[in-house]
Amino acid sequence: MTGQTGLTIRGLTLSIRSKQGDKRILRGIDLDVPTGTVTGLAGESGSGKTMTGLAACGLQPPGSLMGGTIALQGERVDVPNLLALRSKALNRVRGREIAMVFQDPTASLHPMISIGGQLTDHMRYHLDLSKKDARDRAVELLERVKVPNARAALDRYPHQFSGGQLQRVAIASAIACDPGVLIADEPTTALDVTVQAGVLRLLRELCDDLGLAVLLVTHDLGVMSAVADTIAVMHDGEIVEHGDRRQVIQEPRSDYTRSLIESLPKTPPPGARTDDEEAADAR
Ligand SMILES: Nc1ncnc2c1ncn2[C@@H]1O[C@H](COP(=O)(O)OP(=O)(O)OP(=O)(O)O)[C@@H](O)[C@H]1O
Repeated sequence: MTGQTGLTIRGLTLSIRSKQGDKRILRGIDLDVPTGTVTGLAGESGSGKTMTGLAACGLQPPGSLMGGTIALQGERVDVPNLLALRSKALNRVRGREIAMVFQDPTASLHPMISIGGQLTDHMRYHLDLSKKDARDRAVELLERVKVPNARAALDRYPHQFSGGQLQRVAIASAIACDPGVLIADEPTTALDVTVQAGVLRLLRELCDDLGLAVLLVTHDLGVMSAVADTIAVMHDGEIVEHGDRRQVIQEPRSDYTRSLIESLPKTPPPGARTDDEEAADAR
């Protein structure tokens, strides 16, 4: 046991074998994603953020050589190292104890299966629910993620929803089996700016209400500053800094973080909290 619930990554290395030789992608990642917090993982394109998130779900590309440990601890789960699980055990954990939301919600949902079909299949597989109970829970989930007309939405297909609504459906599907850990990889990047803030707020609410350990992967430090409790900054397969959101944004310790912040646009990010809200929080 690591002594904390959530996701604990230690010394994670990942190389990809190819004809040209081994390419080192992750160079020894240490990262804590405690229950009830949003941990942001920031960094420029190619720094290894997505690969860290995928590895945490056991979804690394074929040919990956990995080292280190990925531990998962919660009320009903104690996995000292996900990397040591065989595929059957890994399948039981994935989708049940740890779930992922991707940038493009259409990639997580089958275009030809109704929303109800997708949500209930998933729950019946992992939770062994009857068809009716799974359907009732699917309605509750859609209400929880604020999809309007939840019961009617079950009979609709992905193309009948807007991008923002569809990302909410994908989030409902991710939390359907009550996982302890949620990995959200650029969950708002593909969405219209007008709906980004709502989706970020939803992730924050779910983290607080359900006690989720959320790893929020994004290249956008502005998005991070709106919702994350702590921010880890990645550069070239390593974490160069991890601290409280305020410290990382306002008093970065690494030169790399400072350069990322300097490249931020000066307009407030979607869902950013105002100075008044921050001050009220601090009181
Ligand atoms: N399937 C793969 N095979 C080989 N190399 C890969 C594969 N997927 C990603 N990489 C490489 O791994 C490195 C890290 O990629 P990763 O997608 O984790 O970066 P990222 O920080 O998430 O960037 P982005 O924000 O662009 O997604 C990059 O050099 C990328 O080219």
